[in-house]
Amino acid sequence: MSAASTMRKKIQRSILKPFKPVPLKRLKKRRLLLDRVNAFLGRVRQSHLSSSTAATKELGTGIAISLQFLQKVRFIPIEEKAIMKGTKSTKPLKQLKLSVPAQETPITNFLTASGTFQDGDLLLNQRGLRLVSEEKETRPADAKEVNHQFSLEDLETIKVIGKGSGGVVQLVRHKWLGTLFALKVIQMNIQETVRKQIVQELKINQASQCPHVVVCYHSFYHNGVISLVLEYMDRGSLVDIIKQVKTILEPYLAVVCKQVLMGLVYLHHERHVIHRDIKPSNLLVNHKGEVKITDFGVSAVLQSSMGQRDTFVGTYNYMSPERISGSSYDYSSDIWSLGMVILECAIGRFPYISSEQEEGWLSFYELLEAIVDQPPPSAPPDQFSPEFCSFISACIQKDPQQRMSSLDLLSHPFIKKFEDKDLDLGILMNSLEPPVNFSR
Ligand SMILES: Nc1ncnc2c1ncn2[C@@H]1O[C@H](COP(=O)(O)OP(=O)(O)OP(=O)(O)O)[C@@H](O)[C@H]1O
Repeated sequence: MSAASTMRKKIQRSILKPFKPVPLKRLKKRRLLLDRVNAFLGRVRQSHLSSSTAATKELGTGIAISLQFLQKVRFIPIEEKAIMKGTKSTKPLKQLKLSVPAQETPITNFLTASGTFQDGDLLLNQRGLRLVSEEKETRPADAKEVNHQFSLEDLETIKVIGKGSGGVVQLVRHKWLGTLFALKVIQMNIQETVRKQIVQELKINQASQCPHVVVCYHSFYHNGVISLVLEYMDRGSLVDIIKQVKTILEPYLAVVCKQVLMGLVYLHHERHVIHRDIKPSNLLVNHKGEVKITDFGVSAVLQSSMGQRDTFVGTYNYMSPERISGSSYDYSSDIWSLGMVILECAIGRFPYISSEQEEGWLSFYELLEAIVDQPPPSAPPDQFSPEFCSFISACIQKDPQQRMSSLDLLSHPFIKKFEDKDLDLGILMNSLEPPVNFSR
């Protein structure tokens, strides 16, 4: 069997199977969407694709897909059954992920003679992290090393608490101080784009001074592994909360929202960063009822260059229409994602469902199609207050310019409504099972 026909079969099995025969009009629409998605993903793949050889092949269903694009981009339909059209499932829609194949850059390219990982002004080794440019301004010229008293050897692992596309997250304890941390361990033999994202994450974390952004206390590089010592958020993420409570009531949602907005105001207005991956698993909570934004693995400093802003690796569920369709985007893209997260927490399910079959989840393409072409989801006015409905529609607008900024949303009537009610999110958090049980 030729490579092309194997690939064709593979594609049909993994991607096209979920579709029932669809009317021609819809197919045409879907083709248009695919073209736009291809254009967008093509930019992601820009540095890896050789455009001259990209072949387009007509597949059985009449959908034209760039074969070369599909060979290089791997779709991961987790629990495909649950997302197949017409399949009824009570399970939430799993993250629809797309991974870009590794374009590995030897780690030695970034190592100095002494084994220090260097990327621009960032230096990282067993002793910790240094930003050279900042040192020039703040440190005397003869000061060579930072005296880090914190060492990875002082940490003992309690258990693994999470796994993401970048690596594993462990709960660790400082042997002498007894302090708990979340240790995120990232292998560095990874593709260039991801490496850049990690460096970005380190720089932002290092400089973060916002109570609504997870603190990165220390970072180390040793033998191809980057370790981030993060503030431990002992109630996990919003995913863990939703699993237990199914829905979050409006007053508590307002408290959650306000804190996330404060984090976004910091990122957007002070750090000039688009987070680009606001989703429930990146909003962490602790027993004090604090909500903090984490994971800047895919965020980037807003720069004029389009190429810089289009290196995305992650889930598409919360991604704004302009990003999916490959248009330029800005901070308001995070506002769309926030609106989607908050609406999901309120209604207890991912806001997009198949229009043809109320309870059926959408396939990957149907979801993209729905986000780009359908009217945006909204909060049902018979179940929610006018303030909440208005807040959601101030976030989930197809036209980015119609979305309110993080700063303006902080004064939205929905946030203001509960401000003087003195609601303690900590009480709600402590009434729930913590995601990780450990003996102290
Ligand atoms: N600082 C932390 N405190 C407590 N738990 C954390 C912390 N950071 C991460 N976690 C847990 O570990 C999980 C994995 O985190 P990670 O950032 O590696 O991936 P993710 O955001 O879930 O997925 P992806 O990498 O695809 O974006 C999180 O969902 C969360 O439950």
